[in-house]
Amino acid sequence: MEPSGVSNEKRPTVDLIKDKNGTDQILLQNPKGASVKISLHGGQVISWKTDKGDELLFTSAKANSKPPHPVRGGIPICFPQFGTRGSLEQHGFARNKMWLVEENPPALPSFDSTNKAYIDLVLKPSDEDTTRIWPHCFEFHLRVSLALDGNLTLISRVRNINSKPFSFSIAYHTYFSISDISEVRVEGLETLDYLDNLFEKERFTEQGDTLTFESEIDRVYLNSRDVVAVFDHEKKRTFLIKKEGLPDVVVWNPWDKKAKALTDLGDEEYKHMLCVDGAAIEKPINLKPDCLTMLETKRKGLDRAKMVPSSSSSSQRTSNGSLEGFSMFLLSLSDHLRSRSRSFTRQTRVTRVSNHHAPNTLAQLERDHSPLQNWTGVTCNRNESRIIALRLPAIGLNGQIPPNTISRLSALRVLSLRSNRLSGPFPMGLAGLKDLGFLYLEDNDFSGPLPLDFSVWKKLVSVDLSNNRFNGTVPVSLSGLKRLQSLNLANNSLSGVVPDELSGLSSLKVIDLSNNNLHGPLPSWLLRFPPSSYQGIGDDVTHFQPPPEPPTRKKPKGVTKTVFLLIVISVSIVLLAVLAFVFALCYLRRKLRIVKDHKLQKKGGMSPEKFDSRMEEANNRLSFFEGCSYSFDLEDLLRASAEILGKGTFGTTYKAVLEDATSVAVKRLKDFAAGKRDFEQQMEIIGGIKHENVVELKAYYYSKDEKLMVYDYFSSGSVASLLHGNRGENRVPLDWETRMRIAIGAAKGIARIHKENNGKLVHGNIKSSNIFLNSEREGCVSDLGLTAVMSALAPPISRQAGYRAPEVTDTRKSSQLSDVYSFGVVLLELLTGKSPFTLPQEMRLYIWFDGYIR
Ligand SMILES: O=P(O)(O)OC[C@H]1O[C@@H](O)[C@H](O)[C@@H](O)[C@@H]1O
Repeated sequence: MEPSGVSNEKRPTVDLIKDKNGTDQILLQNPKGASVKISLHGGQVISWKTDKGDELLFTSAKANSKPPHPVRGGIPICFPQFGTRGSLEQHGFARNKMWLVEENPPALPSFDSTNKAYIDLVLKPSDEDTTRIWPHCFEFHLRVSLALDGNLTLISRVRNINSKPFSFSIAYHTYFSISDISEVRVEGLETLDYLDNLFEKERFTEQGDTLTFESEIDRVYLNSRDVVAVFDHEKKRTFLIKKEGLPDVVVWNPWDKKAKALTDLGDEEYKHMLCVDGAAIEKPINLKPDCLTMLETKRKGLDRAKMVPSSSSSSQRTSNGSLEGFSMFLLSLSDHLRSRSRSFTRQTRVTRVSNHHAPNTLAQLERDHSPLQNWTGVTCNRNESRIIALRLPAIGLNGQIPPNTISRLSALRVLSLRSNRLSGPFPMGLAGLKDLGFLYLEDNDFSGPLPLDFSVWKKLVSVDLSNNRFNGTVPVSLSGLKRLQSLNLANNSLSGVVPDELSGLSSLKVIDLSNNNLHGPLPSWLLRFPPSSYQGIGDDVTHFQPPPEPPTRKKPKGVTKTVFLLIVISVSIVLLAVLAFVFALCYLRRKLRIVKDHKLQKKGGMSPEKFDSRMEEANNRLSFFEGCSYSFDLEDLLRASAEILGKGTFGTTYKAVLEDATSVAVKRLKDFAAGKRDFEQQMEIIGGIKHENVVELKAYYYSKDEKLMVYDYFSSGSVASLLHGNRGENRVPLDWETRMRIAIGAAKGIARIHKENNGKLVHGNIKSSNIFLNSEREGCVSDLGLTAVMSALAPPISRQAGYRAPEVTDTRKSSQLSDVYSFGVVLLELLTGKSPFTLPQEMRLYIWFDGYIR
């Protein structure tokens, strides 16, 4: 029987065509009119269109398609090397070579050719150049096939025709065409480890329950499951990637700066592309003589039915943000599924029979991902009888979770209700969700004690309950969660001690208990985690474990502590000398520029009248500084989903993600002392500093109850997190060059700050968590100038104690000299990799003396 919509006459077609450069291309068309174009140059798929003519792959308008340039777009095949992980050119040579159409490919018995348009290509090392750089005899057979339903499959078979084994890496570097990178999310990579090419291929663990994009990304996710999905909210399209034999997943988007540097990519084109696809990179594939390995990826582009409000669209939020609509939805959905499941019993039986004959066919993939699977926020099991994941982050839900709603979703494995305004006690209905593996309730307003008995959730892998108001003790029963890898209870009001029993959490890789009312002693098992995980706990700071040593700083055997100390002190003298030199240089440059600055001030500075009128106008509005490209207002900011980045001396800093996906850092000041006028004048001073090593203040807000400061958000985190953050067992410490760049950049930034306000501005809060990396990976200083408008400095909590000059601790008044002291501590921190609390007192005093001698 012909599938519906296909007339008897229509058959899949395969045609040889030529592009404008005369390069041979193959055009595949299925009977419904969907098409795929493959260039023999690179064996690269360069177009994949739906039967409605929509292009699913991105190709740059500036792509250079003349051999031997790889085409920027489509599906380049990176073989036999990925990136620069080897001696070959970036991404290997396969994408630059001419492939041949293969008349008699090796048999592929599992391939069902019914109604498929397909072509076989082959790459053999035909030229001397290739064999010289990669001396292995191989054949790369590629079958590209387009199915009736528009599925695109690439089957790669690499044969070793040599007498010696060889190994290779491979990646399909698929450029998916997307509406806007900020509208897209990727699922299927949660909790995985990844190698970050932006951080020298260091290994990190994905903490989010979904991957969204707000800056450059260049990662290799390791050992992912076989299906990864790219959701495009704007186009209402989902790409499903199903892979076999390819454990890793490449994710790449160059973002604006890198895009500008690429000659074959338009400046703005990065917004409309996302590279995601299967790969084998971390563990290259070993191929024995005369063996053939088969690697397969299938891609499907689905248009989605929208049934649940999208997390990124305010217009589709649940009414009034209440839980009414939400619970109605859940109830009707679970009823709907129950009735479906009855009819599915029959259907599943039929399915099983056909599966038996054709395992792993595209039909199976389709069943796995039918439209029900693609309701935003909802993922179902294979036969669509149960909901296994519910993700409704940041959609403005408030109030308590009504009973008998989520608890009915008894097959739930992932529950993410993070960044809403849910309140009330911990939802006890969750106790019935025995399969729960991932629980994300962070950034809500839950209160009361945590459940006593966590042992009901034996399958928990990741729990994030941070930024709520939970109180009571840390439940001992958590210790029974043998699969638990990540536990975040930070920023609650938990009290008591950290139970020693949690040492039994053998799989735990990440923990954060910071900013609670917990007290010491710190159990020894906790010390294997970075100090930030238990910041604010511990009444005995000597328990803090020093972070790993920098790479080249292995203490030679036999070197005594004193000698070691002397070495460190001498190096710090050198660094301080560098600092002094930089200060001197900046001072000289300042002298030279002073006239220019005066002119600028005249031109850009505000008259008192203008200043007043602007202040008047700015009542209850955000005041943006000149040149700021942000276009949100206070309401947008208050509506944004917020995540606490840290609680500091002067208040709490949040990451706010606005509805247009812009991320900003917002500082909410506490213990504010100055009046409105003083505050605004101070903001004008701070906001007037435009320097590559000073984090620019973009906007501020003043009202009786709320004082906010808005900055750019730095996704790579602070220098403190780079130095001490937990990055897995194989973490490589920050390299020396970056440490130097951080030090020099921060020094320049501080020197610039000290120039401001007639040379009187004090930073007042220099510490590694207030230094970030700018685009040149230089130190960039933040959180400045607040001492003038805040109440007298509070007694130091352990975090600030190490950075404050002795006289500041006593007088509670900071100065430019005390900034120099704090910066000296940062230098020592960069130099030793130790947090200031663990630095010997003698070292810190040395900086103090140095500060005064100068
Ligand atoms: O410009 P190319 O060679 O096509 O590579 C694009 C990108 O591909 C990514 O996979 C690499 O990790 C990046 O480093 C690289 O910039």
